[in-house]
Amino acid sequence: MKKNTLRNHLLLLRKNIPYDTRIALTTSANTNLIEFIQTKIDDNSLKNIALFHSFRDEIDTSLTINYLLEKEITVCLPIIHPINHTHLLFQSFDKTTEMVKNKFGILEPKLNVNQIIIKESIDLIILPLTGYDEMGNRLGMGGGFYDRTFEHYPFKERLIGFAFSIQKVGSIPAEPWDLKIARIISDEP
Ligand SMILES: Nc1nc2c(c(=O)[nH]1)N(C=O)[C@@H](CNc1ccc(C(=O)N[C@@H](CCC(=O)O)C(=O)O)cc1)CN2
Ligand SMILES: Nc1ncnc2c1ncn2[C@@H]1O[C@H](COP(=O)(O)OP(=O)(O)OP(=O)(O)O)[C@@H](O)[C@H]1O
Repeated sequence: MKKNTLRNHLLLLRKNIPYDTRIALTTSANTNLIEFIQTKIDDNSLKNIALFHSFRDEIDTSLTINYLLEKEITVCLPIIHPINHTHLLFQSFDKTTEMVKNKFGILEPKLNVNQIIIKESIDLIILPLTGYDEMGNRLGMGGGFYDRTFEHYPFKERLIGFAFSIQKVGSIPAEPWDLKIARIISDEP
């Protein structure tokens, strides 16, 4: 199946999750993500974690974001690079951060150079996705933002996908530039 066809199919599948099921799956997935993060906190190696501010029918990350803020771990959110428009920057976020809509209508922290966190200093990067497979291939929104931003990233083991398990497919047609994720966290145990 072509990438765009597969993406549209998976977006529709995600959109059609009934409300009650969505709540249950979101709770399980966030619990799994928090447990995963806890195993890393125990060895004291976590300071900065990048998440994403969910939009449309993406799995809601706010339970995990709130947990991290309570634990005083720095939450970093992606912003579309103000100069290099095809790349992402990451900026710290808390309850006081002023948010603005980017060109896709996704809320992102208002640019503040003092709050930019360089990607090499981020200990875990939680990526949004529309589809994934067991080989670690990821299908995003089609913008190539994560692909480009992490193309030469030396710490690929820090890249973790976060999604509903219904977004899993047998295989994602991978192209040369596609970024692989080290693992996926979903509602499945
Ligand atoms: N929550 C969240 N934030 C994120 C991402 C994401 O996937 N999720 N991104 C991950 O990279 C970046 C934004 N990437 C995006 C790429 C395309 C579309 C989008 O809606 N595209 C249109 C079609 C393209 C167009 O506008 O011409 C569409 O699907 O209707 C949205 C976000 C940065 N922030
Ligand atoms: N490293 C790169 N260098 C140049 N172009 C790239 C690179 N990565 C991706 N692209 C371009 O970006 C476009 C979108 O790629 P793709 O459909 O794989 O995005 P995606 O992984 O779904 O999106 P995202 O990472 O934003 O969630 C492709 O047309 C591709 O040409």
